[in-house]
Amino acid sequence: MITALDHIAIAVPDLDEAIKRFLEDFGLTYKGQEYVESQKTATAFFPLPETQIELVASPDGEGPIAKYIEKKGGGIHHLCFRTDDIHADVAMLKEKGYQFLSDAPGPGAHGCQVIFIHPKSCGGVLIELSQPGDDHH
Ligand SMILES: CC[C@@H](C(=O)O)C(=O)SCCNC(=O)CCNC(=O)[C@H](O)C(C)(C)COP(=O)(O)OP(=O)(O)OC[C@H]1O[C@@H](n2cnc3c(N)ncnc32)[C@H](O)[C@@H]1OP(=O)(O)O
Ligand SMILES: [Co+2]
Repeated sequence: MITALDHIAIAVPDLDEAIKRFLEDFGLTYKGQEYVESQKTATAFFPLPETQIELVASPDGEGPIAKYIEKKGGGIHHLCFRTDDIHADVAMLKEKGYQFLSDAPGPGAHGCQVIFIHPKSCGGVLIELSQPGDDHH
């Protein structure tokens, strides 16, 4: 079951500059950075009541964010729904015809298991499903 809008991700060419903007200009609370090797993506999270803004960058110029930045320069990249049973939701959505970008969920930020639906099968929006790990608070 989908339980929350977990985050909205913005692809940024310069992570430190974008962190400064949300921290200093907008005064948001900064939760910290994490590099997710499996996605070749650096993340920075800013929790807001009920959801978070996730900055995603490509420090090595590799992975999906590098291609997105190259083409678009940056922008709103994906929406992420939190789920309490990712395997059941993937099966349910596959049954309805949604095309997933991998066969099974893999590691995301904060020890979550994540999987993506292709934007072509979802009205042009990249959707991530994320199930928190056991150590999530
Ligand atoms: C850090 C962990 C995790 C977390 O815990 O939160 C993350 O958030 S990881 C974030 C980075 N990881 C991903 O995005 C993984 C899933 N994405 C992909 O596999 C690819 O980016 C993609 C969606 C399959 C696109 O890759 P590719 O096909 O190689 O790129 P193209 O540029 O050729 O795009 C094809 C087509 O899709 C459109 N597109 C691409 N990105 C997006 C997007 N973010 N939102 C909407 N649409 C997108 C693109 O415009 C192309 O369309 P056409 O031009 O009409 O063909
Ligand atoms: Co994400």
